Order: sequence, then C-alpha cells, then structure tokens
Amino acid sequence: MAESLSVFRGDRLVLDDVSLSLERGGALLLTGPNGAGKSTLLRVLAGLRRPDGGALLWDGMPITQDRTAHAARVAYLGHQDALKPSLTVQENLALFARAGGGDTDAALKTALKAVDLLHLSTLPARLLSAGQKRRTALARVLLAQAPLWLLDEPSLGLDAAAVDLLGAAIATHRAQGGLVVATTHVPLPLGDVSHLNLPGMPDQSRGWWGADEADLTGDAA
Ligand SMILES: Nc1ncnc2c1ncn2[C@@H]1O[C@H](COP(=O)(O)OP(=O)(O)OP(=O)(O)O)[C@@H](O)[C@H]1O
Repeated sequence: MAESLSVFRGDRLVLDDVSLSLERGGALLLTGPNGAGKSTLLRVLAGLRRPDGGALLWDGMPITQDRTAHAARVAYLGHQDALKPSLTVQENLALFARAGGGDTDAALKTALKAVDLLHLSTLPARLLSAGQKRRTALARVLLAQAPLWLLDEPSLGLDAAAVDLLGAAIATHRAQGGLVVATTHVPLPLGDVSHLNLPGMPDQSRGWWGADEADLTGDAA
C-alpha cells in the first residue's frame, strides 16, 4: 500500500523510507512520540499531502492515477472534529449520509445509534461536549461508507462507553472487508492489529540528521 515514503515538513525529514501494507479487513496501529510523524503519515495515506518520495498504491495501482477515486475510498478523522456549530448534529451529518447514497434517513439513524447520539440529533453542534463532538465526527466516518478509515487519535475525549462503541464500529467495518489505520497514545480496542512505531527523535535539540535512520523505517504486516 505504501512504499518507501519520505516526507519533509519545512526542511525537516519527518518520514524516511516508511513502508506498510494492509489486506482487506486489516488494521494498523501507528504509535510514536509527539512529533514522530503519525498525523503526517495519515494525511499522506489520505491523499491530502503528497509524499516527497515513495509511492502509495491501491490494489497495485498508484493513487496518483486517480486522486478522486482515492478520496472516495477514504474516511478521515483528524484532530479537529470540523463541525458547523450552528447546525444540528443531524444536519452536520446529513451531507455525508447523502454522499453515501441509499436510504439517507436510515443510514443517518444507524450511524447516530452506533455512537449513541440519537437523543442529541437535533442539538446544535455548538452545544455538544468535546466527547459528543468526537462521537459526531465518528458518525461521519461511518456514513462515508469508505473502505479505508484513517483515524487520528480516535478515542480522544471519548468516555469508556464510547471507546467500546468505537471498537464495535471498527470490528464491523473490518468484518465487511474494511481497512483501518489509527494513531494513538493509549490502548485502542482494535482487535488483531499490525503495529508500526515511528520513534521520532529522542533528542530534538540534536537536529533530525543525528537520528539513527534504521529506526525510522517501519514495515507493517
Ligand atoms: N506545517 C508544518 N510545517 C513544518 N513542520 C511541521 C508542520 N506540521 C507539522 N510539522 C512537524 O512535523 C513533525 C510531525 O508532526 P505530526 O503532527 O505528524 O506528528 P505526530 O506524530 O502526529 O505527533 P502527535 O503525537 O503530537 O500528534 C513535527 O515535528 C511537527 O513539528
């Protein structure tokens, strides 16, 4: 899926020769210290950022051949929940339900139920707690009906019950052949996963080029 990716941010090499692959139904956990490049790698996998070296493949084809098709494959959960504050939970999700096609109302209801937000569906997003906003953002991932879920610290702000719901949603997605790549600093209920640790710089003050480059190469699954 990803071959020898390298990415600069500013003049710093953040990812160096990172490779990974995932089969249908597979999940990959990205770990590493703050600044190691986990979010950067997710953005590259989402096609939101072009790598400076290496290639991203889907079913053996470079994603650069059809970026629109790749965008449609991806449901991306970033650090920002990106909800429109004046719209209700339901309204925030409606666009994504439509994009998924089929019975919009039924899909919306199923997604709201999956994150236990049915009772708050008519509340404006500005009135939601941090965890409720995160649940809404997760519902959007469910509605996207995309095979590849890219989740940046998905459990951030979630209570224990919501983490269980997240685990259930991921299990269902994987059972249907979906793929998941998630970053985390805490244990996540992902089941059987591959693991890629990006160690980052042990001492940032030494500058990137002092790093042991072998430590930066990750091969998953
Ligand atoms: N726009 C930018 N310009 C320059 N450097 C950047 C930019 N955005 C991020 N970086 C740097 O890229 C490196 C990787 O950042 P990234 O957000 O991918 O790390 P992370 O592993 O997700 O960290 P965290 O665990 O804190 O979320 C960091 O050193 C960061 O300072």
